[in-house]
Amino acid sequence: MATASVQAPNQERQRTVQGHTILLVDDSPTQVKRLQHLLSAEGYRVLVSRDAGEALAGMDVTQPDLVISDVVMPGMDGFELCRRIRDLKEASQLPVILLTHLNDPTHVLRSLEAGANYFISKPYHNGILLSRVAAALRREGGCCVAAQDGTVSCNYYGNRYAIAASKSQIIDLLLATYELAVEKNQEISKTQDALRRLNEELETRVAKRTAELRNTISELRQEIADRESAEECVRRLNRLHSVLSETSKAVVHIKDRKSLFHDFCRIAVDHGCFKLAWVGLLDKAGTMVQVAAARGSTAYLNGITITLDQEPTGSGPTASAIKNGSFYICNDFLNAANTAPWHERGREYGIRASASIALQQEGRVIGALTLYADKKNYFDRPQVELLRQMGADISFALGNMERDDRRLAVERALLQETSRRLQEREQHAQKIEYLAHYDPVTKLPNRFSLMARLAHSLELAKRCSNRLALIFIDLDRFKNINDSLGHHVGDQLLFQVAGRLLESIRSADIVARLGGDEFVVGLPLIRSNVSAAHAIGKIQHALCQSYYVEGHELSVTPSIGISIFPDDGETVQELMKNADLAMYHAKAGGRNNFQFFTQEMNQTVQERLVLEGDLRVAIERGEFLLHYQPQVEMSTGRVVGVEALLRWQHPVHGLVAPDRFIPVAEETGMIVAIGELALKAACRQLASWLAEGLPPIRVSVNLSARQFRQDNLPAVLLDILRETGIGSHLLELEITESSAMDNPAEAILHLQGFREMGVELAIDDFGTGYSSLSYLKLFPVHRLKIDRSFVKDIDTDTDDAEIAAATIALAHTLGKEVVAEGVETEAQCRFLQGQRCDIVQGYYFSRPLPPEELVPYLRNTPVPSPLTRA
Ligand SMILES: Nc1nc2c(ncn2[C@@H]2O[C@H](COP(=O)(O)O[C@H]3[C@@H](O)[C@H](n4cnc5c(=O)[nH]c(N)nc54)O[C@@H]3COP(=O)(O)O)[C@@H](O)[C@H]2O)c(=O)[nH]1
Repeated sequence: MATASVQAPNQERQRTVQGHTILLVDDSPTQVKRLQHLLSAEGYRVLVSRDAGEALAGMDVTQPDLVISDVVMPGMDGFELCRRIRDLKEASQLPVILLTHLNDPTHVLRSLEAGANYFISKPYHNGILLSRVAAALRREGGCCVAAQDGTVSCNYYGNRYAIAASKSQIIDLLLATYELAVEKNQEISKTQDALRRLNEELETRVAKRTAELRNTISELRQEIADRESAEECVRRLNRLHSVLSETSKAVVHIKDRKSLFHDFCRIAVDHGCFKLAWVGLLDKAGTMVQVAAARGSTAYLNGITITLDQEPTGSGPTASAIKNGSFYICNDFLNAANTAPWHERGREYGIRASASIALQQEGRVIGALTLYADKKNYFDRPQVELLRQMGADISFALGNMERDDRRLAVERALLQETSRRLQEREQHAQKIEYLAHYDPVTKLPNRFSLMARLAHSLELAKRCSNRLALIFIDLDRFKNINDSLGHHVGDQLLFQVAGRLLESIRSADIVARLGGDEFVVGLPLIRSNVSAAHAIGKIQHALCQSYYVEGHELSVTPSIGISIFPDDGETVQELMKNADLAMYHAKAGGRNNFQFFTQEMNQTVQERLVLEGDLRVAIERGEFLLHYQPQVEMSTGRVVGVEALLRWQHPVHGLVAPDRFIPVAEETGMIVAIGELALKAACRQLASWLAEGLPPIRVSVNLSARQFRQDNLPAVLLDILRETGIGSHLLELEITESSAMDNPAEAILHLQGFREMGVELAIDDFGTGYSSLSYLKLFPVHRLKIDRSFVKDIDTDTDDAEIAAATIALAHTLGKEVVAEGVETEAQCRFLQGQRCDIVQGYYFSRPLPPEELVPYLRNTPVPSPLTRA
């Protein structure tokens, strides 16, 4: 076979499409559509005929350049059409391509027989079909051309083949090839059929499975819905139980209607999850429902009107429940006709269903409880049951409350009556009690009460070894006032006397009226008989002032008798009797005076009062003077100081020793003025000695406890130092150990202040008190003065000797000097010297001397022998 060159199919087609018309003959619209689309896209004009006869009849009109026809068609088939075209005069050369299925090899033979130019098996390849179309339009006899020498030249996709085989060989080969192709095609068809069947089966299965899945899904959906509904049901039931349990509790413990309604609404909303719950009560006229309590979306109720008339506002759920005395359920709130007046606000607040239950109190409908839910059809049977139960609970509680109220009212009335009677009885009893213990005229305790109180005070006095003074007071000539001005004036006078007595005494004291014009005052806790005398002085003074009663100026004087426990009696009766006796003595002695029960006591107290009076005068007149006792330094025998000791030059009694008047001055407070006088006098004296040319010595001045505590003492001291001009180091202040230890912390502060002024300090009477060592070391003093009671027997009593020795050692350890006072003998002096005592003072060296004698003493007296030897 000869080889032929073939042009590229695309270029080849390009040349042939211009102006060519192709007639498609096929009864299958699908095949036509596909081919038409393929050929039009290549630029061919495509005509279509569904029927071979019709195509043949219109051939002279359509004048196609090429016919492509299906083989199997109703009526005329493709072979017949091809045969008839070949019989046409003008179109006998018209190229015809037949499309056949590769399922029957006879189709090839019949195509050749009918004169078809090409046959193309279905399904065809687009490229092959277009290439055949182009070849047919160029009127080529296919890819094969018969040569002159009888061979066939075949141009197959650019390669030329020269085939010398005979036609029969070629047709045999064609048939063999076709058979093979048919066989393959049949296999493919079978495979396709099998595939289709499998596909169909698969589709059936998928459809079945899909249907099954759809069923399952819908079942699952149903199950979920069922479960959700069951869960919602459980939730609601739980809420119901919670509501019921809470309402039961509320019914038990709530005692008033307001709280009950509020609590039920609260429980419904908080535990029942209702949107809103409210209690409406009928007004007095029974025509309107008024909100009594609400919880939840309470704004829904703002300005709401619910009536019980025939108006639309009178036929809603609440009104209906009240009217029928039962309950009313509205499960479609927004669409129900009778809720029309509230549709708008219902929509605004998300209300979809409501339920109301009438509230009854002892069989009378008083209002309704209404609950709102945010779901349509919310109120099912259990909810309604809940509502009914809540209504029943409220009604039950209201009934109880009413009964309780009635019972309480009765009880209250009874209680009030009982309490009034009790009060009356108590007031009566108090009055009796008062009259039993108090005097109605003066309001003071009476005799009975007095005896009881005195017994108690006496008991305490005995237990604490205290004294107790009993003062009997009788008003002089009171009888005259009573007789002349009447009892009512006398009573008022007695009342005023009682007031003055109360003002004159301390709170712990006792005042009572015995009867008539007799009063008794009891003074527990008195320190001395003199203290009693002072109290009496105050009483006398108070009672002697004028009284004003009903326009009369009256004056009375008291006659007073005093008895003192333990001196004048051991019992209250004894003390009363003796005070009474003393009072008679006072009256007998000329009235307006007082008498102690015993004569000695009278004398002592009188003397004491005289002394106090004299002391006052002495301060005014300056009757005090100072004596000075030298203080000798043991190491040198030199007089290093003097102690200023106070004396009182009494105009009658001569020189009075301080022991006699200083305690009185202390008690009365006069010591402050006296002490200041002494301080000034001592400093002035020293200034005068210094001025006379005496060598500087220290002057010691005693400070009393009261003086030491005086806040202005530092200022007084500064004034004196400034006035006298003496160096502060030349002044020594002596405070007793007991006044330092009375309040050690305060004492330290005071001493510190003096020390800062440069004044020297000494603790006097050391050893007689109870100095705490811890405080002692904190006291900023320069010296300790061993009390003379320890010095007295220092050379004979080992205890005293040891105390003195220990005191000296202790003082030295603390960096302080020691002054021994009351040194009377050489032996005492030697002992103290042996113990390294720093300074000595006593009669052995000199008695306290008046200032004029001290100067010669200082100038002329030799150093005593023990000290010279030292
Ligand atoms: N607050 C004030 N108290 C003062 C003042 N002046 C004195 N007093 C206190 O009075 C108490 C008695 O004093 P007085 O009678 O003067 O006795 C003093 C000495 O005379 C006495 N003394 C001195 N040496 C001896 C002696 O050898 N033997 C002996 N039997 N007595 C002697 O001791 C008194 C001094 O005591 P004291 O003050 O403790 O150093 C007396 O407690 C004075 O404190 C005053 O101005 N203010």
